Amino acid sequence: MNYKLKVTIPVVVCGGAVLAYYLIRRKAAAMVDATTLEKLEAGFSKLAASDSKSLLKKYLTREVFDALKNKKTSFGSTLLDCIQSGVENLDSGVGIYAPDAEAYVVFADLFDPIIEDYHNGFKKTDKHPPKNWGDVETLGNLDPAGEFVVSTRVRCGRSMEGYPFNPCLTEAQYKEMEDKVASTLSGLEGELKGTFYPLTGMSKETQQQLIDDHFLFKEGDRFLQAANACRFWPTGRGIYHNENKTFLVWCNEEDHLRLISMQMGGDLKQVYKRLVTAVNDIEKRIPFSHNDRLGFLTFCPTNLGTTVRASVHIKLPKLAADKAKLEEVASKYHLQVRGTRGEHTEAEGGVYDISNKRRMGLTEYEAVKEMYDGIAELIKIEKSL
Ligand SMILES: Nc1ncnc2c1ncn2[C@@H]1O[C@H](COP(=O)(O)OP(=O)(O)OP(=O)(O)O)[C@@H](O)[C@H]1O
Ligand SMILES: NC(=[NH2+])NCCC[C@H](N)C(=O)O
Repeated sequence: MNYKLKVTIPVVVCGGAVLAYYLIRRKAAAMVDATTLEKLEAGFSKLAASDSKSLLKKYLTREVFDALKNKKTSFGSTLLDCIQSGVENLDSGVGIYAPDAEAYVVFADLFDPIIEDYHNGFKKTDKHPPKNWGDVETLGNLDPAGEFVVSTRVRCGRSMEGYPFNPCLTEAQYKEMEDKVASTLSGLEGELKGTFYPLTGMSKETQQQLIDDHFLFKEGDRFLQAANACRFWPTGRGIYHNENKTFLVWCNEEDHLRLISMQMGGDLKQVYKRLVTAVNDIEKRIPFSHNDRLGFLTFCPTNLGTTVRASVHIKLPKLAADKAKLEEVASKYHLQVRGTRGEHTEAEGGVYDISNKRRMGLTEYEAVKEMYDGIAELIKIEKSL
């Protein structure tokens, strides 16, 4: 054997072994581990045997399950991370969250039909329109006489570029994000000027008062908990509000940011105008995650696109005498009915939270207008009864 061969063979063999080792490691990193697969199978069986009415159950067929069970995002998120909330909470309406933005692509076979069902036929080939707040001056007061509407609120969600969603965030990232949000918001002026209050260190009484007054998110949401979205709580969570509590920002609850404008009565124009001013300002200071097809990115697929939920707290005693009838009429106008304390709660004192249901495939203005027009119809019906 000549010298060249003698050297080349071990190098090739050794190089091959290194390559093989590297490929096996890559495969292992890309593969879903046995424990996760077992949990996935158990979850699938539990869901299949249940009478859950969730969109997750409706669209997680055996075929879709098998096609997705071995996939992972580059953050290491699996199908289990997406579906565990809906598996644990069989009373979910939707039952699925995206642990990171890439999940919307990797697990598209499941997300796409759910998105289409929830957002009134937004197909996988559809593209969400560009942001358009429209002409805010064209909205009015829904109930100038103050007979029906108790209060009005419009919120949107935003994710900060460069950070994954809750289940993938580290404690250090939570702190960093809270610092960024607090310092950015401290630059707001005029009507929006306010203070950031971290949840860490807030007294239980203050927290409960803010929740009871509908200003702050609740604690211990079982849907979010099961989705692994409440790690390191209360670290990184907090609320900013102006003096009158008409402009509020939630930090790191379900989404990185929730921007909220609200006030008593039915003056939607004023509420919406305030939100638009605030978002336009904050957007210049914090870069937000946006996708060409899905619009603004959020943790829950129900909030993608405009992320806008415009709601009223409203009393419609005649129409609501039959709750099923109220739901039926509301859904005719693409509206969603919730209880007084929000999602998954019951109405107290006849006060319902009624809002636009879909947030994708239409502009911000159209989403708000959907609520405006629908509520005007519901009030008309109530008056006629
Ligand atoms: N029009 C409104 N007037 C006063 N409070 C409202 C109004 N709409 C919603 N709220 C209050 O906002 C709080 C949050 O409600 P909820 O969690 O249902 O909705 P959200 O903040 O839009 O987020 P999500 O849809 O993710 O749950 C609750 O206290 C609820 O009562
Ligand atoms: N806050 C939300 N993302 N709401 C929509 C869905 C909430 C919950 N996961 C369910 O399916 O019922």
